Amino acid sequence: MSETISVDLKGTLGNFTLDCTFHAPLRGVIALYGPSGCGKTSVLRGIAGLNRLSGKVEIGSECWQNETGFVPVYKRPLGYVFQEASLFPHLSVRKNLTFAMAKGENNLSPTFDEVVEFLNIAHLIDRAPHNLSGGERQRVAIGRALLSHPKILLMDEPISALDKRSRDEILPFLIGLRDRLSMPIIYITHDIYEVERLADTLVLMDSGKVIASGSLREIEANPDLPLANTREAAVNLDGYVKSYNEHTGLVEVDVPGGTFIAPSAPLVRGKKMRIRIAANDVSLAVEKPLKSSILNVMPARILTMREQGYFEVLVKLELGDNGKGAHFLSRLTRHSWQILGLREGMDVYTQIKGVALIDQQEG
Ligand SMILES: Nc1ncnc2c1ncn2[C@@H]1O[C@H](COP(=O)(O)OP(=O)(O)OP(=O)(O)O)[C@@H](O)[C@H]1O
Repeated sequence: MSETISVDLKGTLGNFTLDCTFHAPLRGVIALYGPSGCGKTSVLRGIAGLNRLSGKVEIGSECWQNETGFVPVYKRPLGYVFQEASLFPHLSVRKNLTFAMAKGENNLSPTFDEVVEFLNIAHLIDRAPHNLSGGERQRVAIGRALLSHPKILLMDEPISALDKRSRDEILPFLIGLRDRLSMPIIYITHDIYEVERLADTLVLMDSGKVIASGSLREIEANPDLPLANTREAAVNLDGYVKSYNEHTGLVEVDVPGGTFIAPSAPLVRGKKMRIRIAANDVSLAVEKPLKSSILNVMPARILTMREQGYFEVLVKLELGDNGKGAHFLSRLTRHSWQILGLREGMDVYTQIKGVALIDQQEG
């Protein structure tokens, strides 16, 4: 069975031209990310069959449309979650959920009780939608989408209309959907914070086109893409807890090519964690710094350098010395690059001033 999603959709909407092609593994969160008006919603609606665009949509072994056929929206096994939860106002939470329940089972889909427990909505079950907070309404909307036994969830900025507190409350549920329920999700956002927490695959869009797609870490570490050219440029690496030291309060997290150390609450060995390394927090040294308060000092190789304006350079690095390590970025002054005699292919030491740990549900 094919484990990929292939999208190749073309069309015009008013004056807007869409020409969107990407392929991605059919697992985890595939984030469609790009500025407002670049065509994200149009693509998602095209995948659902809500917008009739020409081209191909294949979800694993199922073909939803191609040159010769078009499966109508109601026959596509998908759950759609909109920016604003669209619940039936006259029905209780329970009835909103049961209304959507599909007959039969598919092995990805959780049961009613599992959905209620997972989304922590048991205490809301007899309420009317207008008595719920925005975050609670959105959790019910996600529950409703899950109970239709979808093969995939399509989410259009599901938390962007919520306040920060509700957003932070709902993000762990979305991480849980991805990790605990193994439900593939195509997720639209224009917020890099959500991308960093949720995405496994990133599809970058601009002006109706896909400008790059691939794993989150590959796309973030590519100095030629627009993400790397922002002040917030960072790379998120997935790793596992190697050890936790309760005397120092420090956790060690293994990623390909190295082990990062960071202060943390206690964590169990083997837990999946994501590590965020901001380009601005990575400095380089040609010799191993012997005494430093910086916890993470690691060997790495310079892969490429790109000039950024006149005074700065962006350096792509590979962690470790076996050629198989994770890639990440460092932003330096051009002055430092020159004075240290740095060059592509050179082995250096990286000093990483701070790493952020992003909790992942699994493990
Ligand atoms: N039915 C339509 N008729 C005419 N123009 C449309 C239609 N649907 C979308 N558009 C236009 O297509 C462009 C892309 O819109 P779309 O909603 O897909 O972008 P988006 O990236 O999802 O934006 P946002 O992040 O602001 O929601 C916009 O210029 C929009 O005005």
